[in-house]
Amino acid sequence: MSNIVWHQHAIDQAARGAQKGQNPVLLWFTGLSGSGKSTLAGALERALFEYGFHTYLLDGDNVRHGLCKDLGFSLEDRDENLRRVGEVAKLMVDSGLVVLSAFISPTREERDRVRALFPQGQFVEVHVSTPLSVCESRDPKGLYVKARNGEITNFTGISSPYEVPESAELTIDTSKGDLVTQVNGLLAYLKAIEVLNPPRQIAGAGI
Ligand SMILES: Nc1ncnc2c1ncn2[C@@H]1O[C@H](COP(=O)(O)OS(=O)(=O)O)[C@@H](OP(=O)(O)O)[C@H]1O
Ligand SMILES: Nc1ncnc2c1ncn2[C@@H]1O[C@H](COP(=O)(O)OP(=O)(O)O)[C@@H](O)[C@H]1O
Repeated sequence: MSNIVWHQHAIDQAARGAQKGQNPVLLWFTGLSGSGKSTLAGALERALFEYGFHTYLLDGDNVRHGLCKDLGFSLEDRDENLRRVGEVAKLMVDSGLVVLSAFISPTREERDRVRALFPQGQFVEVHVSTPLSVCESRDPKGLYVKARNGEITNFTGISSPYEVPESAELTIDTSKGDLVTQVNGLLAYLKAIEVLNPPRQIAGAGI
């Protein structure tokens, strides 16, 4: 590493964001399998996209088909999965995007390591706090049944730990309320932290 020198480019993050009329940010959705991370992040991205934001959604299931296809679900592999995703998200934020990510990200240390890559305020942790009992009753992929049967080992919440965030910026339990209200709450938060820059009204968007 000692022979590698950081190259400062002429076009920086602020210039890339300004060109897109937004302040780049990373919205990090964390929670149990089946808690609603992908659904919430997907619905928020759709809303943001329709209102003209430049966005990208990184999703655990998808990233594990390519960038992280060599990794499993041991604690070491999850660490490496999230290290790579954090670095990719940083590059995307640097390119001026509003980035959303949906990963279980089960430990505080892993999430705080990603947070530390960003300046204060640019990493927004969204804890999707839907209780395990609800996630297990939803079981959209049949994974909880397999985990209970012992067909899947190291399954988060059953045979592998999930550490509840202690200082997430936002907490959403998808077993309460409806998706539209939850997305509007997220949009209101983005308005409050001035992601849209310069601020402007978009009819019907609540921002
Ligand atoms: N053992 C085990 N534990 C947890 N999850 C499992 C496991 N095996 C497969 N899956 C499926 O993988 C998805 C989670 O991948 P992530 O990359 O988000 O996990 S992690 O952040 O590295 O812990 C997760 O997707 P979501 O249900 O969308 O969370 C599962 O579908
Ligand atoms: N906001 C929500 N309100 C009600 N049910 C939801 C909501 N989000 C997700 N669900 C239900 O939970 C299931 C799992 O959601 P998903 O987004 O795939 O979770 P995750 O990405 O955390 O595994 C979905 O199939 C859907 O039935």
